[in-house]
Amino acid sequence: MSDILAVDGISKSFGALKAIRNLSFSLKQSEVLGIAGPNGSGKSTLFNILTKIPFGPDSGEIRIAGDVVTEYGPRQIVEKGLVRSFQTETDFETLSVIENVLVSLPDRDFAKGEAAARKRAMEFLDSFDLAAQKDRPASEIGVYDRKKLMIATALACRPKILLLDEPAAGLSRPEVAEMIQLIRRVNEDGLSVIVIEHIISLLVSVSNRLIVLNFGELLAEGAPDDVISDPRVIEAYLGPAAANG
Ligand SMILES: Nc1ncnc2c1ncn2[C@@H]1O[C@H](COP(=O)(O)OP(=O)(O)OP(=O)(O)O)[C@@H](O)[C@H]1O
Repeated sequence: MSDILAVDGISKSFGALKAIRNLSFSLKQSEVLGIAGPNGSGKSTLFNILTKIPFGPDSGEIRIAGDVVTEYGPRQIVEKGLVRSFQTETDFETLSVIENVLVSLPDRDFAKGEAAARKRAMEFLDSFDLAAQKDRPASEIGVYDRKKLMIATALACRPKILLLDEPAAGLSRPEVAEMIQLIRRVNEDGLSVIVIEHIISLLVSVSNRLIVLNFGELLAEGAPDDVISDPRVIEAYLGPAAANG
């Protein structure tokens, strides 16, 4: 399988803090790549760098489907097919649920008029069981529904690569189980996915491969079961005593 995304030796500093250090990894077409790592290890910074919101890397190279996109701006990155969801709800609170999807649809969906675009938006809402709430302000729907709305709006951009930043944060246990099914479903049609998550059971359930960051560096990479039992990973999360015990 070919690489849809290749990250080659990227670094990012904030003053003296090296948030990402010489990081390289790749994402294959149709793959789900999980990213774990303790708080502050650089996971969200990595997504910021990839989407260029609000900054790119200080050094290193990023390629999407073989094309170098390191100097691209945020809009060009979306046009290239890389779209993210955020850790906290970042839908437009005052807009209705359907309006949130409408503002994410590409211009081509409006070529046949507003009615056709609304029909398209409803298809996205239907597939996430949000159709019944289409006219409610986004701020008034439940936490899990807002997470689903964020993913629906990301998919409305028709990505080739979907970045999910802690999609299960704040969800109940049954909702986490549903989110696992939902991630599997969006990947079924061949969409490549990178998911950051602290809930390791979710990462193990959905990921083909797992990487762990620590202090901005790649600490471990491989099959999820192997990575979570790696003593270096256990030490990074729980300290040296846990790794030795
Ligand atoms: N815009 C910024 N300015 C200064 N420092 C930043 C900025 N963004 C992130 N950092 C710092 O970079 C480091 C990595 O942060 P980041 O948010 O990427 O970690 P994370 O792995 O996503 O953490 P968490 O799991 O808590 O979300 C942290 O020390 C953080 O304080």
